[in-house]
Amino acid sequence: HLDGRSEEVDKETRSRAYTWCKEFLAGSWKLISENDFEIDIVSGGLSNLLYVCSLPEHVLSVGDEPRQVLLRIYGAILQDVDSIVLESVMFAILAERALGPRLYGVFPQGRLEQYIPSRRLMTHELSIPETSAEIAVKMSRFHGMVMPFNKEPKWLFRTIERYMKQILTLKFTREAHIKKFNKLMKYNLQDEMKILRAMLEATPSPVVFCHNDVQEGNILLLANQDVSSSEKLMLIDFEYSSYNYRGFDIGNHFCEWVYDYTYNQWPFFKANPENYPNRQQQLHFIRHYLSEYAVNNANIAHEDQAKIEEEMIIESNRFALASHFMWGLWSIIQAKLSTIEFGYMDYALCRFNAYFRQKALFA
Ligand SMILES: CN(C)c1cc[n+](Cc2ccc(CCc3ccccc3)cc2)cc1
Repeated sequence: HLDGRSEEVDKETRSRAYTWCKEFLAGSWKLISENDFEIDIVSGGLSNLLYVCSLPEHVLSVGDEPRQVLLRIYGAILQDVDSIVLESVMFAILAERALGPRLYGVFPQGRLEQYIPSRRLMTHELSIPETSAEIAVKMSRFHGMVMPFNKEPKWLFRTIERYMKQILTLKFTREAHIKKFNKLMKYNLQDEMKILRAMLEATPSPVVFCHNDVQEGNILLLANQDVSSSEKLMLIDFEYSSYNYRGFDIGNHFCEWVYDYTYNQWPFFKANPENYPNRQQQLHFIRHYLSEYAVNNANIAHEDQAKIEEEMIIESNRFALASHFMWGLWSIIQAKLSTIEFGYMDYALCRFNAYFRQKALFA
Protein backbone atom coordinates (compact mmCIF):
# COMPACT_ATOMS: atom_id res chain seq x y z
CA HIS A 1 0.00 0.00 0.00
CA LEU A 2 1.87 2.95 -1.37
CA ASP A 3 0.54 5.59 0.96
CA GLY A 4 1.20 3.43 4.04
CA ARG A 5 -2.51 3.26 4.80
CA SER A 6 -3.51 -0.26 5.72
CA GLU A 7 -5.78 -1.89 3.13
CA GLU A 8 -9.37 -0.62 3.35
CA VAL A 9 -11.89 -2.63 5.34
CA ASP A 10 -14.99 -3.36 3.27
CA LYS A 11 -18.10 -1.35 4.13
CA GLU A 12 -20.11 -4.37 5.28
CA THR A 13 -17.46 -5.52 7.78
CA ARG A 14 -16.94 -1.96 8.96
CA SER A 15 -20.60 -1.48 9.76
CA ARG A 16 -20.93 -4.90 11.48
CA ALA A 17 -17.80 -4.16 13.53
CA TYR A 18 -19.14 -0.73 14.50
CA THR A 19 -22.42 -2.30 15.67
CA TRP A 20 -20.71 -5.06 17.67
CA CYS A 21 -18.42 -2.52 19.40
CA LYS A 22 -21.38 -0.19 20.06
CA GLU A 23 -23.51 -2.99 21.53
CA PHE A 24 -20.91 -5.02 23.45
CA LEU A 25 -18.50 -2.37 24.77
CA ALA A 26 -19.51 0.28 27.30
CA GLY A 27 -18.64 3.96 27.67
CA SER A 28 -17.65 6.09 24.71
CA TRP A 29 -18.17 3.24 22.21
CA LYS A 30 -21.91 3.99 22.52
CA LEU A 31 -21.42 7.68 21.79
CA ILE A 32 -19.28 7.66 18.65
CA SER A 33 -20.67 7.90 15.12
CA GLU A 34 -19.72 5.35 12.48
CA ASN A 35 -17.47 8.01 10.93
CA ASP A 36 -15.51 8.32 14.16
CA PHE A 37 -15.12 4.54 14.39
CA GLU A 38 -11.63 3.34 13.36
CA ILE A 39 -10.93 -0.19 12.11
CA ASP A 40 -7.82 -1.75 10.55
CA ILE A 41 -7.07 -5.26 9.31
CA VAL A 42 -4.64 -7.21 11.52
CA SER A 43 -4.70 -10.47 9.58
CA GLY A 44 -7.03 -11.88 6.98
CA GLY A 45 -6.11 -15.52 7.60
CA LEU A 46 -8.12 -18.45 6.32
CA SER A 47 -9.32 -19.59 9.72
CA ASN A 48 -10.03 -16.28 11.49
CA LEU A 49 -10.29 -12.66 10.29
CA LEU A 50 -8.65 -10.26 12.77
CA TYR A 51 -9.26 -6.49 12.98
CA VAL A 52 -8.23 -3.83 15.48
CA CYS A 53 -11.05 -1.38 16.33
CA SER A 54 -10.15 1.93 18.01
CA LEU A 55 -11.74 5.00 19.52
CA PRO A 56 -10.54 8.14 17.70
CA GLU A 57 -8.08 10.27 19.68
CA HIS A 58 -10.47 13.19 20.09
CA VAL A 59 -13.07 11.04 21.88
CA LEU A 60 -12.32 10.85 25.61
CA SER A 61 -12.88 7.62 27.57
CA VAL A 62 -15.98 7.72 29.77
CA GLY A 63 -14.88 4.99 32.21
CA ASP A 64 -12.50 2.03 32.00
CA GLU A 65 -13.71 0.80 28.59
CA PRO A 66 -10.81 -0.34 26.38
CA ARG A 67 -9.77 2.22 23.74
CA GLN A 68 -8.77 -0.56 21.33
CA VAL A 69 -10.12 -4.09 20.87
CA LEU A 70 -9.26 -7.05 18.68
CA LEU A 71 -12.27 -8.19 16.61
CA ARG A 72 -12.04 -11.89 15.68
CA ILE A 73 -14.52 -13.07 13.04
CA TYR A 74 -14.59 -16.87 12.73
CA GLY A 75 -13.34 -17.73 9.26
CA ALA A 76 -14.95 -19.50 6.34
CA ILE A 77 -13.51 -22.84 7.48
CA LEU A 78 -16.56 -23.64 9.59
CA GLN A 79 -15.10 -25.51 12.53
CA ASP A 80 -17.93 -27.52 14.05
CA VAL A 81 -20.06 -25.35 16.33
CA ASP A 82 -19.33 -27.25 19.53
CA SER A 83 -15.58 -26.81 19.10
CA ILE A 84 -16.22 -23.05 18.81
CA VAL A 85 -18.35 -23.19 21.96
CA LEU A 86 -15.71 -25.19 23.85
CA GLU A 87 -12.95 -22.89 22.66
CA SER A 88 -14.96 -19.81 23.67
CA VAL A 89 -15.56 -21.23 27.15
CA MET A 90 -11.85 -21.97 27.42
CA PHE A 91 -10.91 -18.48 26.19
CA ALA A 92 -13.30 -16.85 28.70
CA ILE A 93 -11.93 -18.84 31.66
CA LEU A 94 -8.31 -18.17 30.72
CA ALA A 95 -9.18 -14.47 30.31
CA GLU A 96 -10.77 -14.29 33.77
CA ARG A 97 -7.69 -15.96 35.27
CA ALA A 98 -5.40 -13.48 33.50
CA LEU A 99 -3.73 -16.32 31.55
CA GLY A 100 -4.94 -14.97 28.23
CA PRO A 101 -6.29 -11.83 26.58
CA ARG A 102 -9.40 -10.26 28.19
CA LEU A 103 -12.75 -11.08 26.59
CA TYR A 104 -15.11 -8.12 25.94
CA GLY A 105 -17.79 -9.58 23.69
CA VAL A 106 -18.99 -12.98 22.48
CA PHE A 107 -21.41 -13.51 19.59
CA PRO A 108 -22.07 -16.33 17.07
CA GLN A 109 -19.95 -14.77 14.31
CA GLY A 110 -16.92 -14.04 16.50
CA ARG A 111 -15.75 -12.10 19.56
CA LEU A 112 -14.15 -8.90 20.86
CA GLU A 113 -10.84 -9.50 22.68
CA GLN A 114 -8.28 -7.34 24.44
CA TYR A 115 -5.92 -5.90 21.82
CA ILE A 116 -2.44 -6.53 23.17
CA PRO A 117 0.36 -4.46 21.62
CA SER A 118 2.87 -7.21 20.97
CA ARG A 119 4.63 -9.33 18.39
CA ARG A 120 4.95 -13.11 18.08
CA LEU A 121 8.24 -14.74 19.01
CA MET A 122 10.65 -16.04 16.39
CA THR A 123 12.01 -19.59 16.43
CA HIS A 124 15.54 -18.55 17.38
CA GLU A 125 14.22 -16.70 20.47
CA LEU A 126 12.90 -19.91 22.06
CA SER A 127 16.43 -20.85 23.16
CA ILE A 128 17.25 -17.49 24.80
CA PRO A 129 17.65 -18.58 28.45
CA GLU A 130 15.38 -15.88 29.99
CA THR A 131 12.77 -16.47 27.29
CA SER A 132 12.90 -20.24 27.70
CA ALA A 133 12.59 -19.84 31.48
CA GLU A 134 9.48 -17.67 31.16
CA ILE A 135 7.89 -20.02 28.60
CA ALA A 136 8.44 -22.86 31.10
CA VAL A 137 6.74 -20.91 33.88
CA LYS A 138 3.82 -19.87 31.65
CA MET A 139 3.38 -23.50 30.52
CA SER A 140 3.55 -24.65 34.11
CA ARG A 141 0.85 -22.15 35.16
CA PHE A 142 -1.29 -23.31 32.24
CA HIS A 143 -0.82 -26.92 33.39
CA GLY A 144 -1.87 -25.95 36.92
CA MET A 145 -5.35 -24.91 35.79
CA VAL A 146 -8.46 -26.94 36.59
CA MET A 147 -10.75 -26.64 33.54
CA PRO A 148 -14.30 -27.96 33.00
CA PHE A 149 -13.28 -30.35 30.23
CA ASN A 150 -12.98 -34.10 29.93
CA LYS A 151 -9.98 -35.19 32.01
CA GLU A 152 -9.41 -38.54 30.34
CA PRO A 153 -6.15 -38.25 28.32
CA LYS A 154 -7.83 -39.31 25.07
CA TRP A 155 -6.78 -36.39 22.87
CA LEU A 156 -3.33 -37.67 21.86
CA PHE A 157 -4.06 -41.13 20.53
CA ARG A 158 -7.61 -40.30 19.45
CA THR A 159 -6.13 -37.57 17.26
CA ILE A 160 -3.31 -39.79 15.95
CA GLU A 161 -5.81 -42.56 15.13
CA ARG A 162 -8.13 -40.07 13.40
CA TYR A 163 -5.27 -38.73 11.25
CA MET A 164 -4.08 -42.28 10.45
CA LYS A 165 -7.58 -43.28 9.33
CA GLN A 166 -7.86 -40.17 7.14
CA ILE A 167 -4.50 -40.90 5.51
CA LEU A 168 -5.52 -44.41 4.52
CA THR A 169 -8.33 -42.90 2.44
CA LEU A 170 -6.10 -40.32 0.70
CA LYS A 171 -5.32 -40.63 -2.97
CA PHE A 172 -2.40 -38.51 -4.19
CA THR A 173 -2.27 -37.56 -7.85
CA ARG A 174 0.67 -35.15 -8.15
CA GLU A 175 3.88 -37.02 -9.12
CA ALA A 176 5.95 -35.21 -6.45
CA HIS A 177 3.45 -36.13 -3.74
CA ILE A 178 3.20 -39.78 -4.82
CA LYS A 179 6.97 -40.34 -4.53
CA LYS A 180 7.16 -38.82 -1.05
CA PHE A 181 3.93 -40.48 0.09
CA ASN A 182 5.25 -43.90 -0.95
CA LYS A 183 8.46 -43.21 0.97
CA LEU A 184 6.37 -42.42 4.03
CA MET A 185 4.26 -45.55 3.61
CA LYS A 186 7.48 -47.61 3.71
CA TYR A 187 7.77 -46.55 7.35
CA ASN A 188 4.81 -48.82 8.06
CA LEU A 189 3.24 -46.14 10.24
CA GLN A 190 0.41 -48.29 11.53
CA ASP A 191 2.81 -50.74 13.21
CA GLU A 192 4.92 -47.80 14.34
CA MET A 193 1.84 -46.26 16.00
CA LYS A 194 1.46 -49.41 18.13
CA ILE A 195 5.13 -49.27 19.17
CA LEU A 196 4.77 -45.58 20.08
CA ARG A 197 1.60 -46.20 22.06
CA ALA A 198 3.23 -49.05 24.02
CA MET A 199 6.29 -46.91 24.78
CA LEU A 200 4.22 -43.95 26.00
CA GLU A 201 1.90 -46.15 28.08
CA ALA A 202 5.08 -47.23 29.88
CA THR A 203 6.18 -43.60 30.40
CA PRO A 204 4.52 -42.01 33.44
CA SER A 205 3.40 -38.44 32.70
CA PRO A 206 0.84 -36.41 34.70
CA VAL A 207 -2.38 -35.59 32.86
CA VAL A 208 -2.79 -31.80 32.96
CA PHE A 209 -4.56 -29.10 30.95
CA CYS A 210 -2.17 -28.79 28.00
CA HIS A 211 -1.84 -26.03 25.39
CA ASN A 212 -0.70 -28.66 22.80
CA ASP A 213 0.88 -26.12 20.44
CA VAL A 214 3.48 -24.07 22.31
CA GLN A 215 5.40 -22.80 19.31
CA GLU A 216 6.86 -19.34 18.64
CA GLY A 217 3.78 -18.27 16.67
CA ASN A 218 1.60 -18.81 19.74
CA ILE A 219 3.74 -16.80 22.17
CA LEU A 220 3.28 -13.01 22.33
CA LEU A 221 6.16 -10.77 23.36
CA LEU A 222 4.30 -7.94 25.11
CA ALA A 223 5.25 -4.42 24.03
CA ASN A 224 6.37 -1.81 26.60
CA GLN A 225 7.50 -4.36 29.18
CA ASP A 226 10.91 -3.52 30.61
CA VAL A 227 13.59 -5.98 29.51
CA SER A 228 14.17 -7.37 33.02
CA SER A 229 10.50 -8.19 33.66
CA SER A 230 9.65 -11.87 33.88
CA GLU A 231 6.12 -11.12 32.67
CA LYS A 232 7.02 -10.35 29.05
CA LEU A 233 5.28 -13.29 27.37
CA MET A 234 1.73 -14.55 26.90
CA LEU A 235 0.64 -17.93 25.50
CA ILE A 236 -2.25 -17.56 23.00
CA ASP A 237 -4.30 -19.68 20.54
CA PHE A 238 -5.90 -22.35 22.74
CA GLU A 239 -7.93 -24.02 19.97
CA TYR A 240 -6.05 -27.32 20.40
CA SER A 241 -5.80 -27.20 24.20
CA SER A 242 -7.03 -30.24 26.08
CA TYR A 243 -6.28 -32.49 29.03
CA ASN A 244 -3.23 -34.40 27.87
CA TYR A 245 0.10 -35.80 29.09
CA ARG A 246 2.41 -33.08 30.45
CA GLY A 247 5.30 -34.68 28.58
CA PHE A 248 3.62 -33.95 25.23
CA ASP A 249 3.46 -30.18 25.80
CA ILE A 250 7.12 -30.05 26.86
CA GLY A 251 8.41 -32.47 24.18
CA ASN A 252 6.35 -30.79 21.47
CA HIS A 253 7.76 -27.40 22.52
CA PHE A 254 11.31 -28.80 22.36
CA CYS A 255 10.60 -29.98 18.78
CA GLU A 256 9.45 -26.50 17.80
CA TRP A 257 12.99 -25.15 18.48
CA VAL A 258 13.94 -26.94 15.24
CA TYR A 259 11.31 -25.69 12.76
CA ASP A 260 11.24 -22.12 11.44
CA TYR A 261 8.00 -21.46 9.52
CA THR A 262 8.98 -18.01 8.30
CA TYR A 263 11.36 -19.31 5.60
CA ASN A 264 10.13 -17.43 2.54
CA GLN A 265 10.92 -19.87 -0.24
CA TRP A 266 9.94 -23.45 -1.06
CA PRO A 267 9.23 -25.51 1.09
CA PHE A 268 8.51 -22.43 3.32
CA PHE A 269 10.01 -23.94 6.43
CA LYS A 270 13.58 -24.46 7.58
CA ALA A 271 14.49 -27.40 9.81
CA ASN A 272 17.59 -27.03 11.99
CA PRO A 273 17.80 -30.38 13.84
CA GLU A 274 20.94 -29.18 15.65
CA ASN A 275 18.74 -26.60 17.38
CA TYR A 276 16.81 -29.24 19.35
CA PRO A 277 17.53 -28.36 23.00
CA ASN A 278 20.58 -30.12 24.45
CA ARG A 279 20.55 -31.66 27.92
CA GLN A 280 21.60 -28.43 29.64
CA GLN A 281 18.88 -26.41 27.84
CA GLN A 282 16.27 -29.07 28.67
CA LEU A 283 17.30 -28.98 32.34
CA HIS A 284 17.06 -25.17 32.31
CA PHE A 285 13.49 -25.39 30.97
CA ILE A 286 12.45 -28.20 33.34
CA ARG A 287 13.90 -26.48 36.42
CA HIS A 288 11.93 -23.30 35.69
CA TYR A 289 8.85 -25.39 34.93
CA LEU A 290 9.19 -27.09 38.34
CA SER A 291 10.02 -23.84 40.14
CA GLU A 292 6.38 -22.84 39.67
CA TYR A 293 5.34 -25.92 41.71
CA ALA A 294 8.33 -25.81 44.11
CA VAL A 295 6.72 -22.80 45.78
CA ASN A 296 4.18 -25.25 47.16
CA ASN A 297 6.44 -28.14 48.20
CA ALA A 298 9.75 -26.40 48.81
CA ASN A 299 11.02 -29.24 50.92
CA ILE A 300 12.03 -31.57 48.06
CA ALA A 301 15.45 -32.98 48.95
CA HIS A 302 18.28 -32.22 46.56
CA GLU A 303 18.73 -35.78 45.26
CA ASP A 304 14.97 -36.20 44.83
CA GLN A 305 14.88 -33.01 42.75
CA ALA A 306 17.68 -34.39 40.56
CA LYS A 307 15.75 -37.64 40.10
CA ILE A 308 12.54 -35.80 39.18
CA GLU A 309 14.42 -33.69 36.63
CA GLU A 310 16.05 -36.79 35.12
CA GLU A 311 12.71 -38.53 34.77
CA MET A 312 11.15 -35.45 33.18
CA ILE A 313 13.92 -35.35 30.59
CA ILE A 314 13.15 -38.94 29.58
CA GLU A 315 9.38 -38.27 29.72
CA SER A 316 9.63 -35.14 27.53
CA ASN A 317 11.92 -36.72 24.93
CA ARG A 318 9.68 -39.76 24.59
CA PHE A 319 6.58 -37.62 24.15
CA ALA A 320 8.51 -35.56 21.59
CA LEU A 321 8.17 -38.70 19.46
CA ALA A 322 4.39 -38.30 19.64
CA SER A 323 4.76 -34.70 18.43
CA HIS A 324 6.82 -35.80 15.40
CA PHE A 325 4.38 -38.60 14.68
CA MET A 326 1.18 -36.58 15.05
CA TRP A 327 2.24 -33.45 13.15
CA GLY A 328 3.86 -35.66 10.55
CA LEU A 329 0.50 -37.37 9.92
CA TRP A 330 -1.31 -33.98 10.10
CA SER A 331 1.02 -32.60 7.44
CA ILE A 332 0.40 -35.48 5.02
CA ILE A 333 -3.32 -34.67 5.27
CA GLN A 334 -2.64 -30.96 4.74
CA ALA A 335 -0.60 -31.82 1.62
CA LYS A 336 -3.87 -33.11 0.17
CA LEU A 337 -6.37 -30.65 1.64
CA SER A 338 -4.62 -27.33 2.10
CA THR A 339 -4.45 -24.62 -0.53
CA ILE A 340 -1.68 -22.82 1.39
CA GLU A 341 1.70 -22.70 -0.39
CA PHE A 342 3.73 -24.85 2.01
CA GLY A 343 5.83 -27.98 1.59
CA TYR A 344 3.58 -30.15 3.76
CA MET A 345 4.84 -33.42 2.30
CA ASP A 346 8.46 -32.34 2.80
CA TYR A 347 7.56 -31.29 6.33
CA ALA A 348 5.99 -34.69 6.99
CA LEU A 349 9.14 -36.46 5.75
CA CYS A 350 11.20 -34.16 7.95
CA ARG A 351 9.17 -34.95 11.06
CA PHE A 352 9.23 -38.71 10.49
CA ASN A 353 12.99 -38.68 9.87
CA ALA A 354 13.33 -36.80 13.15
CA TYR A 355 10.99 -39.35 14.78
CA PHE A 356 13.23 -42.32 13.90
CA ARG A 357 16.41 -40.46 14.86
CA GLN A 358 14.91 -39.38 18.21
CA LYS A 359 13.55 -42.91 18.83
CA ALA A 360 17.03 -44.39 18.41
CA LEU A 361 18.27 -41.97 21.08
CA PHE A 362 15.50 -42.15 23.65
CA ALA A 363 13.42 -45.28 23.14
C1 LIG B 1 -2.93 -28.60 14.42
N1 LIG B 1 -1.83 -28.19 15.26
C2 LIG B 1 -2.08 -27.79 16.62
C3 LIG B 1 -0.57 -28.17 14.77
C4 LIG B 1 -0.33 -28.56 13.47
C5 LIG B 1 0.96 -28.57 13.00
N2 LIG B 1 1.95 -28.21 13.82
C6 LIG B 1 3.29 -28.20 13.27
C7 LIG B 1 3.25 -27.18 12.20
C8 LIG B 1 3.14 -25.86 12.54
C9 LIG B 1 3.13 -24.91 11.54
C10 LIG B 1 3.23 -25.31 10.22
C11 LIG B 1 3.34 -24.31 9.14
C12 LIG B 1 1.95 -23.82 8.74
C13 LIG B 1 2.17 -22.79 7.72
C14 LIG B 1 1.64 -22.99 6.47
C15 LIG B 1 1.82 -22.03 5.51
C16 LIG B 1 2.53 -20.88 5.77
C17 LIG B 1 3.07 -20.69 7.03
C18 LIG B 1 2.89 -21.64 8.02
C19 LIG B 1 3.31 -26.64 9.89
C20 LIG B 1 3.31 -27.59 10.90
C21 LIG B 1 1.75 -27.79 15.07
C22 LIG B 1 0.48 -27.79 15.57
